[in-house]
Amino acid sequence: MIVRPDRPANGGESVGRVDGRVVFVRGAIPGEEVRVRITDDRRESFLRGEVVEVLEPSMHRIDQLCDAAHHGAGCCDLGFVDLAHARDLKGQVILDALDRIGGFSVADLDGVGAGEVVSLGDDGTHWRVRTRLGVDADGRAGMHAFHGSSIVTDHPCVAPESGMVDGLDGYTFTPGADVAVVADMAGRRHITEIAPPRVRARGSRRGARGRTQSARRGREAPRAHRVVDGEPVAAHRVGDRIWQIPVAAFWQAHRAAPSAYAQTVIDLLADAELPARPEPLVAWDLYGGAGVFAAAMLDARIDVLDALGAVHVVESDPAALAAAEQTFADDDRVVLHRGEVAGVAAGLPAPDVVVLDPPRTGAGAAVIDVVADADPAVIVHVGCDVGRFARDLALFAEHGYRPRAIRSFDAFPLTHHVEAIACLVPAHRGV
Ligand SMILES: C[S@@+](CC[C@H](N)C(=O)[O-])C[C@H]1O[C@@H](n2cnc3c(N)ncnc32)[C@H](O)[C@@H]1O
Repeated sequence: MIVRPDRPANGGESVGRVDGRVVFVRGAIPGEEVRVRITDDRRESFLRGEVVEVLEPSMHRIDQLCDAAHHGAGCCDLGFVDLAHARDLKGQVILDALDRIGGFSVADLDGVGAGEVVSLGDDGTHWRVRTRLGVDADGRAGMHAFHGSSIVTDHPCVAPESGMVDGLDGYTFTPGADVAVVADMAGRRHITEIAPPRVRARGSRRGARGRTQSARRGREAPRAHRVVDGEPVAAHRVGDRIWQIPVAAFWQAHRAAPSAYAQTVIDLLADAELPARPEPLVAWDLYGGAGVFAAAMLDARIDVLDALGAVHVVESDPAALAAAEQTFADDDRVVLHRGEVAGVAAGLPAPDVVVLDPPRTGAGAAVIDVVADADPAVIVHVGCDVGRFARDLALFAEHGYRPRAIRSFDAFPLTHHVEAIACLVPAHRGV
């Protein structure tokens, strides 16, 4: 069918209407006229499709910059849109999510800065210092295809730092494994193979639900790691501190992201008004990873944090906490807690400041109830999924916390992903 989408959707598609029916189109830019092949018509209310021909191109359309995406990989899904326009589209997606999912009105967001997405200083290519590849049946590493489970080899993605994925075809990996590739702060490459997830016997008598649970447990079970090149840990610098992060553990993908986010957290806190109290301040760094935000708060030279006495870092990954332990070995103001945020946070000393940086799934109601019940004077919420970010902000709003500032970063250029950081303050305190 022929469609002229008129707005961007969260997830990189563009949205149009044909005969009153909504159509999500992959590979189109709002405003273009495109011929679309329908790929999913299972629902009454909307269709999904992908562009097979551009009939009237947007002035923002460029040749796909990523060879892997050009050959079907799911990586750089907006690599055919000029960078500045892609940022505008992501800004629109954020505003749209805050309206539709978050329930925030234009007046709520006046002066908050929600729709502006800032570049992290790259040209869209070679910004990534950490990447995960899949391995095909012949033991060759490559990007996962957008459709199906195949692996796109011979066509590298344009996001990894220059040289980071060169020569990988000289290695034979274990079919079905993941391969973590990292460029450390000195540009050295480290490769760790993560063994394939354990697959349990098919055809069990436990029914579909039992099989789904069993498959999930297989995916979540610990997987063996094998160092293929370099070291098992890679050094990354933020400010004056250096972290030794396991190659297969979490670290922000964009070279400039940890410093930019840490600085943003501090800038947002610098404007906060904390009620004066005699005891030292308490901060929580939830989903803290190796403690980058904890360090930023401790190292910040801002009046608001002058009296910071303790930062409680809560994190479930022991590898990230081991890195944090090394970094904060001589600093007894940092208290590390291993466990799930929902369970651990309720037992922590009452905070003045909470920073939370959940994974893509968002924080959710249980965690937000705990945070809001602890009554911090300021919350900084970091989100890497626009929809979940908007939903979490709505949950905070139910507890009386309103966004005072939102900063967004093009931390995953050429893709639809975007990072947003909100500063929330309690309307119930009249701040
Ligand atoms: C987006 S990362 C943020 C890490 C850190 N703030 C940083 O910037 O490096 C989310 C972190 O939350 C951890 N995590 C995920 N679910 C968790 C949970 N339920 N409880 C505690 N930590 C969790 C992950 O291991 C990961 O380190």
